[in-house]
Amino acid sequence: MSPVAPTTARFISFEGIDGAGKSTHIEALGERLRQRGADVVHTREPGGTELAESLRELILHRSMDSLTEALLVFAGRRDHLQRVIEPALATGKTVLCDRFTDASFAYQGGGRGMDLAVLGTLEHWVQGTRQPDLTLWFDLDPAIAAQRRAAAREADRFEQQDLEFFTRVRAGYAARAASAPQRFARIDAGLSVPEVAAQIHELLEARGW
Ligand SMILES: Nc1ncnc2c1ncn2[C@@H]1O[C@H](COP(=O)(O)OP(=O)(O)OP(=O)(O)O)[C@@H](O)[C@H]1O
Ligand SMILES: Cc1cn([C@H]2C[C@H](O)[C@@H](COP(=O)(O)O)O2)c(=O)[nH]c1=O
Repeated sequence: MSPVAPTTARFISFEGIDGAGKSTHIEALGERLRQRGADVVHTREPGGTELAESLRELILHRSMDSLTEALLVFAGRRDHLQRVIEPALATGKTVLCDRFTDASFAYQGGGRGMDLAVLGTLEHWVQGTRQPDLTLWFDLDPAIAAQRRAAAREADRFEQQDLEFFTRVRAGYAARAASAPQRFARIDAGLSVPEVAAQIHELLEARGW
C-alpha cells in the first residue's frame, strides 16, 4: 500500500439513481484517500458553489420543462467547474463529486427523454474535454432504491418520479457506462453496506489508489 503523492490530481464522480447509496460511502472514501496522502475536496452537483447551490434549489423544487432543467444543471456545472473543480485539480487535489455530467445523460436524457445530441453539445460547451478519471456507478434495482428512499427522507421533485422514470434513468447510466468503459466502474449497490464498501476498496486497490 504505497502512499498517493499529494500532487496527484484525481477527479472521481459518484453516480446512480436516487437512494442507490452514494452518500453513504463518499466520506469513507475521502478518508481512505486522505490517509494515503491525497488532499481531498468533497463536492456535489447540482451545487458545489454558492450560485450553483441556488440553482440546485430551483432544480429540485420548482416545476420546469426538461430543456430548462438541463440548461440550469449545465449553468451550475460551468460555475462549479470554474470555481471549484478546475482550480482543485490544477493544484493537485483529489475531487470527489457526488454526481456530474453522467447524471444529466441519465436523468434529462434517459428519464426525461431529452435529445442526447443536445446534451452532448452542452457537455462540450461547458466542460470541453474534462471528464472524471473514475466514475463509481452505484447500480441498483429502482424498486429497492424506492424502498430505501421511503425509509430515509421526504422526496424532492426527482424522487417523486415513478419506477418507470427510474428504470429509464438506470438505462441511461448503463448506456453511458457502455460508452466509456475505462472510466466507469459498476458497483453492485444491492449488496449490504459493508459489501459495497469492500467493492469500492477492491476497485481502488486495483488502481493503486
Ligand atoms: N447497501 C445498502 N443497503 C441498505 N440500505 C442502504 C445501503 N446503502 C445505503 N442505504 C440506505 O439507503 C438510503 C439512501 O442512501 P444514500 O443517501 O447514501 O443514497 P444516495 O445514492 O446518496 O441518494 P441520493 O442521490 O438521492 O442522495 C439511506 O437511508 C442509507 O442509509
Ligand atoms: C447532476 C444532476 C442531478 N440531477 C438530479 C438527480 C437527483 O435526483 C438530484 C440531486 O439530488 P441528490 O440527492 O444530491 O442526489 O438532481 C439531474 O437531474 N441532472 C444532473 O445533471
